Amino acid sequence: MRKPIIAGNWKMNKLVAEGARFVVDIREKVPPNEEVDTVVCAPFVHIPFISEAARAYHVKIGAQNMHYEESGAFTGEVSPTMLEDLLVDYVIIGHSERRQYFNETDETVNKKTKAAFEHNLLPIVCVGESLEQRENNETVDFVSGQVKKALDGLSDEQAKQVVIAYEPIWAIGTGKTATSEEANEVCKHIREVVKEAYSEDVSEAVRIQYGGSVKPENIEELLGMSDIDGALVGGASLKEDAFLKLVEAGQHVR
Ligand SMILES: O=C(CO)COP(=O)(O)O
Repeated sequence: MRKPIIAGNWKMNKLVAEGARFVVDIREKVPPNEEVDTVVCAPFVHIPFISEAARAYHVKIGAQNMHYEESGAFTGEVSPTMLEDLLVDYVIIGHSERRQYFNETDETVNKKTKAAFEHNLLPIVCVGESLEQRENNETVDFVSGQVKKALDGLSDEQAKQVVIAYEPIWAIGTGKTATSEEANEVCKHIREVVKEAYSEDVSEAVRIQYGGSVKPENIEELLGMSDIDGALVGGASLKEDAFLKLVEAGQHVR
């Protein structure tokens, strides 16, 4: 059985004191890691504070991006070594907003995914089609290509630990959710792609999240689907009570 993983992506929100307060407020209510992985993906400036606040609790810490090099002349960037140093557990890679606004490509996504494993970070690799691609029936081909390129060159052991977040771009922040059937269909294809590239064993281990207007009202239905193992959540992860409801749904899903 794959362990559910609920990850909040705060994006560019909250001041440092607000972020720390959020973690302090939720940390005693977060269920044990044996039942569900609960991850808070915060802007870099929050990380030292929330990492400290989460220590010895079941809240895992995630970053929203990183560079693939360990150090060097890359003004404004943060390295995997720096995240490892702050005991970060997860890192979101290839979010559609980074692909769209910050020149993230399949190639850099692949480099970052590999770099994550070299630094004890688990990658949450984001894939997803635009509305135009969906309307042109290109979803499966496009998303399959993104997955293949992102995972290229990983060992079986690494591939098993990757978290893939399927986030249709048209459902992000729009209030439009893919129906659970639509979401599951693509997640199933993603698992097939992993099976072809690796093995059944790997594909059965890899966790696939859905993301795009996930909220307490729709999480149970989404998590009830055969190939959806969790959620990557933007807006609804910013409020303590909503986030805890999502985590609770993850705890009780199977
Ligand atoms: O992009 C997302 C999470 O990474 C989804 O954002 P929303 O949950 O706000 O639609």
